[in-house]
Amino acid sequence: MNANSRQPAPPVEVTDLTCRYGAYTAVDRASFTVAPGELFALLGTNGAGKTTTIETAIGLRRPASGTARVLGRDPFRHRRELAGDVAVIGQETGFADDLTCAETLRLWTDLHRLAPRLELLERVDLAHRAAVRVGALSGGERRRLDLALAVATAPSVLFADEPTTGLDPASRRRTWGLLRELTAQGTAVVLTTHYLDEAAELAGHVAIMDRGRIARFGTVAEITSSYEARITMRPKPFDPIALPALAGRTAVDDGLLTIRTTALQADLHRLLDWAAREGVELADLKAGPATLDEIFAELESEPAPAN
Ligand SMILES: Nc1ncnc2c1ncn2[C@@H]1O[C@H](COP(=O)(O)OP(=O)(O)OP(=O)(O)O)[C@@H](O)[C@H]1O
Repeated sequence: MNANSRQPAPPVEVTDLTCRYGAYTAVDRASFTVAPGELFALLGTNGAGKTTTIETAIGLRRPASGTARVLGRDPFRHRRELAGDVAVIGQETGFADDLTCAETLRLWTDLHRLAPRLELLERVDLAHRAAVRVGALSGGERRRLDLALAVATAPSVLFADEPTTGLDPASRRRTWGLLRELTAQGTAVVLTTHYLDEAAELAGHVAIMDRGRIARFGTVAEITSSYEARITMRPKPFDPIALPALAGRTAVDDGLLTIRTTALQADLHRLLDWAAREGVELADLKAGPATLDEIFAELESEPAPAN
């Protein structure tokens, strides 16, 4: 027997996926695989194609070409069969709008023959909304209820479309804790997010989508280290001529000095030595890897790739 034939299919396998709305290509030959217990993050600017990718992977759309496989099956053809193993945050879950949050959670655990888990409402900051109808929830509250339902059943695969958008920092951290709990139990998670810190905190691998394509793939550290780091400050007093020799490129805009460098530590050292020596105050000093906004801006400034 071929050893490969005993390998279970990956929870999520997207290969050369292309999706179109009419003549418009929203996803262009995207490929990625997610292993059990892995959290994979899809990042990208607005309209990059993240939601379309997720909607195709959960079987709401048929690809124009390429494939999406979930637990080895075609999600468009086998959506019903997959429903028990796949949870989704951020889409209509099909629950009645007139059930309360507590009733929905109880019905969900009953359907799965599980003990009631009403404490989960507290863990997603919905304890105070337990008696409120699902139809009256905000988008963010709705996503948190979806998360509570997912945690209750620990599905094989979870698709989470922007689960933390609009949450305050404490709620975001609690959501991260629950997502980590799921991956620790073996759930494969595909997460879309606008936050690089969220991807850095949670994801093994990250794909940055730009105009339908996966433009960058790797760990967050791999991706950010392929861009120049930034040092910004407002030196007081400031005489650009007096700056020490630096490895990076300097630019000044309205008194803000920006240095883009591949030698962050060495350049920072030189600047701090210079400031101490010359008695210069480095107001608003910031130093670190490129931010997601900066990476997006650089990607967007690249010409559209040829077909
Ligand atoms: N039903 C539709 N009909 C036509 N075009 C659509 C449709 N849905 C999405 N699009 C377009 O396809 C592209 C990809 O959209 P998609 O929602 O997948 O992006 P996204 O990365 O999820 O964006 P966001 O971060 O804003 O949610 C966008 O240009 C969008 O305008």
